[in-house]
Amino acid sequence: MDSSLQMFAGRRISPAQGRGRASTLPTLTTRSRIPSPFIGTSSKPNPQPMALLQQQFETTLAQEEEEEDIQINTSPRRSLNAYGVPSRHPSRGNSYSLPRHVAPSNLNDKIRVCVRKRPLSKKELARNEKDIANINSQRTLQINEPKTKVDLTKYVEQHTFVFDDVFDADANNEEVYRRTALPLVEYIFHGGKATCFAYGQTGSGKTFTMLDQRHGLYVLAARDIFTLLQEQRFSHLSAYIGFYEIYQGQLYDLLNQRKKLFAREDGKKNVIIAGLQEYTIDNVDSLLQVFDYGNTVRSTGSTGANEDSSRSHAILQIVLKHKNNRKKFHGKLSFIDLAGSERGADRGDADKQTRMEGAEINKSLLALKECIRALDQDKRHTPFRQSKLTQVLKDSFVGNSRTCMIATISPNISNSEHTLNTLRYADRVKELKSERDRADRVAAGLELTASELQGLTEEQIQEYYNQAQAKLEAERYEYEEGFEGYEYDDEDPAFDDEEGSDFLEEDFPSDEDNDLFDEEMPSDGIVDEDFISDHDDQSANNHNESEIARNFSTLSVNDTSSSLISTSTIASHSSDYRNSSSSKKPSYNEHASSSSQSGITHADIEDFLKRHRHELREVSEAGKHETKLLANFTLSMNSNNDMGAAHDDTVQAFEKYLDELDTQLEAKVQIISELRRRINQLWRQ
Ligand SMILES: Nc1ncnc2c1ncn2[C@@H]1O[C@H](COP(=O)(O)OP(=O)(O)OP(=O)(O)O)[C@@H](O)[C@H]1O
Repeated sequence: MDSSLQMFAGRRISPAQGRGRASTLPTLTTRSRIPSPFIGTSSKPNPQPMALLQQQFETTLAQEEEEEDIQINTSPRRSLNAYGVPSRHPSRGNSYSLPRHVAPSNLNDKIRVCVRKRPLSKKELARNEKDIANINSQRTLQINEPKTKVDLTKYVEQHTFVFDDVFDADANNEEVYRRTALPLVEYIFHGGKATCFAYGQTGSGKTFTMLDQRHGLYVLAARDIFTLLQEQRFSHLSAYIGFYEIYQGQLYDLLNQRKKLFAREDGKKNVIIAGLQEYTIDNVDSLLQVFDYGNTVRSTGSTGANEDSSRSHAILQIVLKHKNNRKKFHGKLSFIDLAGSERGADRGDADKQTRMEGAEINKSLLALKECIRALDQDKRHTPFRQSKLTQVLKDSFVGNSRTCMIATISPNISNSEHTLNTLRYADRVKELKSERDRADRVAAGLELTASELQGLTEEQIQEYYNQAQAKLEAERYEYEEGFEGYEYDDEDPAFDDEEGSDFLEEDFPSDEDNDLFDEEMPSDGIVDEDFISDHDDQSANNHNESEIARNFSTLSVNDTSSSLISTSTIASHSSDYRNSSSSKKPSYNEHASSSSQSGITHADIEDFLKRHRHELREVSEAGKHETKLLANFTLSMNSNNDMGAAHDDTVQAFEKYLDELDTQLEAKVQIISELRRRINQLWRQ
């Protein structure tokens, strides 16, 4: 690694040096060489380092009772969601404690998940609101959620989380920057693409962290980028700044009068924001001017629809390009101020427009999570096309890329539900990140065996893993050192017609699509708990209907939790059904005669029919998407219709078409497989 960049690299190797402990760590030698800088992660799960630590420390519960008359709930059970359904991960919502000291995380991880707590606001202080978020260490925090039992006894449920970094209310943006965006700055000079985004409810500090006009992370990053660009070795590069927003699935240029933009992918898989006005900037003052201008446009958009900035995602991108060839792209850093993560309904907005905005935001945030998770698991299919947000960020997630997520939280009691939702979202992202890290170590022969783990303290284990990660990272750098930059085809004639042949536009082409949000369930195969609860709020009069939707959604949530259902799961469901049907599927008469003993009630049948009706609607929505997909592709074929070999862009479009088709089919198969599972269950009753 370049020594002059080392100053930016932060602390890589373990902090245990100098603590005077005799080292009993296994020697850190690679048992087999890593085949490529980005290693597959298909290995079988072993005990996770963090899970192991959790187990070790389960017994060292440190209860901090805030009020004498409040009982602490310490029963080690899974927490329940709003519907009384246990959360999917026992590590969340638990009441056992985690270590107060966890060794610092690796700043060079491919995906980092950090949390930042803001201070109580003046209003909250005036209302005498309690701070329920305790930062226990550099990496752990605990939320003390006030609860009331049925008998009105009050108690506190403790939720403990571990992240790569946790920043307390008194941490300033410089501190946050050093452990979040700074490693990304270093990385883009090595030719990588990086994304730093803030996620959290409205008012939790996303903009303050990311896009504050004086000391937001983008300003601090730009300062370092401009300093590095003045060095001789980077004199061939310039920084190009673009600023745009995603509102209701459309891109608008904030530096060019909210001109509508289109996201495209060139032949080399770079995402091009066609028409985006980019400014060559080499100092922070100019950047601030440009950014101020963009912000004004954002808050007073000509459509008048976007008065509330938190209803859109704002993206500031800094692209390093070669001075003598603007098409030669070196690295890209995107800062994203995501729209507020809470539901539209919670803001007291009930009109259709606001609900659609909320649904769109939910959809994009879910898609973002799904993509990060799919990437972490090296899934064959990454669902980038499920939202405009993930479409435009696609090239920041694949290949040589890094991502840092900063979950921002409000510390006051009245926001505890949102805070927990934010932390659970972040936890899901992080959970898979640690699986990936472990898989990388396994592939490199650096994972500790069970016998090696025995007798080590948690600090020693963490120290070993930090060193292992640093070693892996060093190997990745070796690979990237010779990087010359990418050439990208922003003038590809295939994309000349801005409005016409934009294949990425299919997801949000018309109002018709937005109407899909009025349906009971999202039609894209993703089930959004918030979305469902929104709906449930509305259909409170029809208890049965919402109950059924809820039950169905719970099932679907479980199925989709680790991304789209895998073919092997589907196959096993199908064969389950076939086996059971061929071996001993009772005849109608048999069934009728035994129905009194079968346990099937009238309510079961009604329940089944309602769910089936719902599933049919879902399948038919997927069918509509398919039809539109086919029509779009056919149109694009007609404009390129010679009889010889297909043009590259046609083949590329065809591949995209297949990719999207695959997504729709997977959604349908998932629904059908669930239906079959229930039929099977009924036969067995
Ligand atoms: N870490 C912090 N320290 C001090 N003040 C903060 C901090 N974080 C946020 N604030 C203040 O809290 C308020 C809300 O923050 P901010 O506007 O960044 O929230 P947001 O999450 O971006 O909201 P929205 O989604 O509505 O845009 C602002 O007044 C901001 O200055």
